Amino acid sequence: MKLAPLLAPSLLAGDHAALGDSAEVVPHHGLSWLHVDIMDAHFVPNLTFGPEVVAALRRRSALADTFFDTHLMLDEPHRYVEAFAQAGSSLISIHIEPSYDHAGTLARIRELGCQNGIVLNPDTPAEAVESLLDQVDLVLVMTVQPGFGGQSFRTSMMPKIAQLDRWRQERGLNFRLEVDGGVDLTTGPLCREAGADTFVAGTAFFKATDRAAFAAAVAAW
Ligand SMILES: O=C(CO)[C@H](O)[C@H](O)COP(=O)(O)O
Repeated sequence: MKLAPLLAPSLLAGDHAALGDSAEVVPHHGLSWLHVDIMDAHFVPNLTFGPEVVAALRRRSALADTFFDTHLMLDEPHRYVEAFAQAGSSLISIHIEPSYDHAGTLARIRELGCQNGIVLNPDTPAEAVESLLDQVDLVLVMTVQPGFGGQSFRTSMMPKIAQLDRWRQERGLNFRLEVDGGVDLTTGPLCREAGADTFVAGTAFFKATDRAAFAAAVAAW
């Protein structure tokens, strides 16, 4: 069964001097997911938010029901999953590329009461996460090299998305298949066609002249 399309606006493209107000745009538009990018200046060449920021957002009453989709771009994510779970993350996704106990960390995220996700950089093949697919709630395919918003979408990621979707169907799995990076009204439908159901959009959503129209368009994919 094909999951309904879900839009997850990326806070990275919001106003960093008013993060709470930017995050509240999500429930304001009737959306449920907020994508929060956590960068450590090691795994990616940029720095963003720590768990205190996530906790402060979570304390906002308007965000009480918002699903915090927390993407850890960290060299040592296993050291931080407790902190982000305690901060109020709903889902914590970790990258496959660094060396640590991936399966153990995914299991720990669930023990902490969160959903878990595994993430692949553009150069990482689908096979790298194949053995973990029955242990995850979400697979995130990066459609840009992670680190910065506003980059050009990589169409070359479509076969990888299609392969993950094929395995999902063949094995009767029900993880969400998310894409992130350069997703807009032109590139998003290509991802949908390939099998994605969850769409992170930073620039295309926050800089849209009509955010409601953007959200409505994604809901119709
Ligand atoms: O993970 C990310 C960057 O590493 C961001 O979520 C992504 O870049 C979204 O931004 P945009 O939609 O502007 O490409």
